[in-house]
Amino acid sequence: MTTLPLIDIAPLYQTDEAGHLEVARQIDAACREWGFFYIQGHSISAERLAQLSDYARRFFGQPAERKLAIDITRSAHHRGYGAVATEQLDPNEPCDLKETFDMGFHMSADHPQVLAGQPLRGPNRHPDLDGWAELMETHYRDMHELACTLLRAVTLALGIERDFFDKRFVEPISVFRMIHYPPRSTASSIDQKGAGAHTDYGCVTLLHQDAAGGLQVQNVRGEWIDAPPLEGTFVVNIGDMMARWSNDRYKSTPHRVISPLGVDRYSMPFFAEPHPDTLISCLPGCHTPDNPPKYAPVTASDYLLSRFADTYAYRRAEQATAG
Ligand SMILES: O=C(O)CCC(=O)C(=O)O
Ligand SMILES: [Fe+2]
Repeated sequence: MTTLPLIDIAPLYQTDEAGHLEVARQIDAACREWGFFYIQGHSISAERLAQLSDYARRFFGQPAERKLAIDITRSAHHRGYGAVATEQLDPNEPCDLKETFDMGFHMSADHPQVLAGQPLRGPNRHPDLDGWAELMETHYRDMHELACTLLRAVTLALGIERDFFDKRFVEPISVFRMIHYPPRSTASSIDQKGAGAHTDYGCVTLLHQDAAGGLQVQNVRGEWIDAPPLEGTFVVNIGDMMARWSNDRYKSTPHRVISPLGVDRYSMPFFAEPHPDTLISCLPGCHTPDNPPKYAPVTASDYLLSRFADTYAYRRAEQATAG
């Protein structure tokens, strides 16, 4: 059991407008109160998720040198494999006890934006596993569609044009990530977090977690509550860009992962983030004279790059050299 809301989004796939409005109302309430909720009735099949889990085990189960063939710290546009200790989500804690695979919107090496050296643009770097690239590219598109379906409901709640986010999520900088959390089993790792306390950077995150458990969410009283695995659901949470866009009407809530003892944990977040040039500035219905905009407008790519630099030691060093 959990106290986080569980929302059935199946009506968003029907034409009945009242159904859309009711789901929008529930999403709005969950985003204001928690910034976190579960969804069921979505479009991603159990078969797909099982297939992805199988590939995740195969990929992370390989020897380090195979995985490091696509080392993310050697990627200018942030794609590939991140070994344990690449990331430090909470600067006051040791590095996160996890390894990752990151992919994004694929742009070939000869695409004008890639040739122009635009940040975060470039080809995906897939491991050399049969069927992997096709599965991941298909899943990325399907997760993008799911995010757009949810964001369309959000427009109803916020009273903005229905295609507001569709227009801005063209050629997005969304990231699909696979994560493996090794068990906290040795004395040296007993207090190490799988993922330190953090908020997500993007608009909205859709997370599939396996049955191991360990995700925790901070409530308004600052207490950590469990967000346990619920079969067939995604955990959805608001990220900082959406908090900025909505002038904090929607909360970007701190969360963390306590790796289970003795078992591996696998999770797959999709971080939905718009086109890099999108200006994130306070939405029309989200400010009044008594509640003026709290955040200066910023482009999605500038915002994301500044947050990456805080999280990845290797990118901090790069920025210092470049700057
Ligand atoms: O693995 C999880 O359950 C959560 C991961 C997470 O919060 C993140 O990668 O931002
Ligand atoms: Fe997160």
